[in-house]
Amino acid sequence: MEEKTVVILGATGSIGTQTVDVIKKISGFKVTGIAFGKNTEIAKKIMTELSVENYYSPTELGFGRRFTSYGDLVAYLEPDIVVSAITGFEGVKATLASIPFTKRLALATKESLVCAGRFVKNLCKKYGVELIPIDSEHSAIFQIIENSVEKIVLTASGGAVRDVPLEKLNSLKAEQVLKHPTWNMGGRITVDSATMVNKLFEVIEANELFGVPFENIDVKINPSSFVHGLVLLKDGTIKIHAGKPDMRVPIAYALTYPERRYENEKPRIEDFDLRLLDVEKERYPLFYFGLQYADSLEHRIALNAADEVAVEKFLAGKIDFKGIELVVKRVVENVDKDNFRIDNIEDVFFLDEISRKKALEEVEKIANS
Ligand SMILES: NC(=O)C1=CN([C@@H]2O[C@H](COP(=O)(O)OP(=O)(O)OC[C@H]3O[C@@H](n4cnc5c(N)ncnc54)[C@H](OP(=O)(O)O)[C@@H]3O)[C@@H](O)[C@H]2O)C=CC1
Ligand SMILES: CC(=O)[C@@H](O)[C@H](O)COP(=O)(O)O
Ligand SMILES: [Mn+2]
Repeated sequence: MEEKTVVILGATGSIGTQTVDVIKKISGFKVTGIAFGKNTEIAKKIMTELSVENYYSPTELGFGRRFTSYGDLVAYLEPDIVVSAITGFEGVKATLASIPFTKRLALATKESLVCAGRFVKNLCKKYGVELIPIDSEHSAIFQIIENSVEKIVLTASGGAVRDVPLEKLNSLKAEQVLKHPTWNMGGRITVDSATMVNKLFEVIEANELFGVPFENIDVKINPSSFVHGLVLLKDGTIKIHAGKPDMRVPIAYALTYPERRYENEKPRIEDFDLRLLDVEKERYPLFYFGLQYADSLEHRIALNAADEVAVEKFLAGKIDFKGIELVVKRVVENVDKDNFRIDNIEDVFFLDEISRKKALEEVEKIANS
């Protein structure tokens, strides 16, 4: 069987390195290029171990062939698969730049669908590119969905704050919020799991991927993250996708689909935790705040930008946990949808930029108050 070529965008991150793990374990895939940021040691290790010549990074490695952009790297290599796993709006840019030059987009960067869903889908349609989700809940729904859907349920762990007394939430610091109860992930998404902005993004991602109306997308907390998603059909059938939380499984599925070739340890059915709990309004205000704007692309772009800036400043110790909520709400409520509509991708980039500037101003006000 001919090997499928793969470019990993974000190769040095949590998803990227687990993609490398998977490709080492299952035959039939050859990594021909990677993109990364500043983790040169991890990049060098990957390129040496997998004999990868080509890379894009803002950082010079001193060996291999460096390309000047994501687009140039992917256009030159024309891989069968692009694994898109760069965080934040940078990941949106990388995703959009890569689509015209590949056959399958294995998408982890959910910000792409939050900030540019219709543009990503139009590009995939124009170039005949398969869009396969890596995000664990969306991989789950992708594997079990069929016609006659009544509703879908995405699960959440509740993040690091799920058991913290409400009165202690606001003053939480980074090290406490980074202790995710069930997954080991990058910084931003781990904080987003604690505020449940991640789950807000995932509701939007599910709407973009599967076309299920927002009112038919529920979210429940499954404390063990065993249950990844459920589909309720019109005949009353409930289909559940579950398994031990391990991102290598959805990554492998996005690579091998429609086959299932990855093998993993088998959990004991008795260990399954099937509890589905409600999402507390008081504990996760940003989740409910953001849901109001889920169908407004302008507000989604501003929310992602504000959250990205606020989380970065929270992790740097400049604002406390409550500060994230304040920054996001002030920026999003400032969006003037009547006078600014997204017509093209340049508008997306522009709104992201001005939203970041506003978020930085709000961070300064909060930090100095
Ligand atoms: N981790 C997980 O389990 C899951 C992640 N996702 C999504 O996947 C994406 C990646 O998440 P995760 O792997 O956790 O993130 P990480 O922070 O672990 O990794 C981010 C990757 O992006 C690279 N990167 C960051 N900025 C730049 C830049 N300016 N130019 C080039 N590369 C850059 C980093 O490079 P470097 O480190 O070298 O600077 C790194 O390789 C996110 O959108 C997240 O929401 C979705 C579901 C689960
Ligand atoms: C592993 C994965 O898919 C993450 O998006 C995960 O869902 C984050 O954890 P939460 O469910 O707590 O947001
Ligand atoms: Mn997820």
